[in-house]
Amino acid sequence: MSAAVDALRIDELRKTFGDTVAVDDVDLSVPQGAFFGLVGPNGAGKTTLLSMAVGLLTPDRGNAWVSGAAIWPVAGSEQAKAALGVLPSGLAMPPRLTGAELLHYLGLLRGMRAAVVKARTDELLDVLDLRAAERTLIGDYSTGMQKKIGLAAALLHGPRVLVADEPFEAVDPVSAAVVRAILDGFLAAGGTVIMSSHVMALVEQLCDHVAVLDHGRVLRAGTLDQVRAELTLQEAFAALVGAKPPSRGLSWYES
Ligand SMILES: Nc1ncnc2c1ncn2[C@@H]1O[C@H](COP(=O)(O)OP(=O)(O)OP(=O)(O)O)[C@@H](O)[C@H]1O
Repeated sequence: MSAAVDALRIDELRKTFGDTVAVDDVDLSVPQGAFFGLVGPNGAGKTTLLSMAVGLLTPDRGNAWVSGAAIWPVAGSEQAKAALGVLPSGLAMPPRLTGAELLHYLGLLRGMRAAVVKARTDELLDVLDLRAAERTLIGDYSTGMQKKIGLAAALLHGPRVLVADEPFEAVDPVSAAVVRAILDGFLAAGGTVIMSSHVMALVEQLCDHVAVLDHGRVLRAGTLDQVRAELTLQEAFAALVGAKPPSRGLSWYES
């Protein structure tokens, strides 16, 4: 029954695209209350793994649970959907709605009372500094604004587990501090955050648990200290994935 105690548990999830094994029988456990960082080189399989973990992508095989509620093989149970907030990568949001309209419709689709949706929408727009863009269509949002309204959409229904693909990407420093404050409050209230990131310093600063993924496999996972093992996370990451600095620059810039 250990599935019931983990915020996210993944058992042997696998996904192939043609000849590419994007996720290679991955096992992963994220304890309740953790700030979990998923790191790995480009193409390591992070987005594919997280997409399967939240029910957005069908695995070839394997199981996943959110707070003990099955995501796979029982795709997207109501209990799992209620527990989960998702900020996916490559957000595809309705471009002809304003941010407030998006939150309004998402809230109603989730069965929330209109008054609660309105109050939370107002608070989210204020806190995320999107009030000035109240009449702006999402299609006209900047990349960072889209990320912020995506986070608002992920948190509107009060999930206990937030899965966020690069939540700080394209977000300005002031907004990044706001996002951090929101995540801190979410964690303090007993929530669990699972985020992917390429910024090792950020992961090292924020996360208490980390997994390093490469070629679809978990190379190391555990607490931050277990994973970095006396090194900086950047050094541990480079050692684990076997990264070498390029031996030369571009030939046409060399004298
Ligand atoms: N829809 C798809 N069709 C074909 N191949 C795919 C598809 N999605 C992902 N892949 C492949 O699966 C592998 C893992 O991709 P994925 O996007 O999960 O990596 P990632 O770790 O998120 O990368 P990045 O850090 O660059 O965002 C890559 O080889 C990628 O080309």
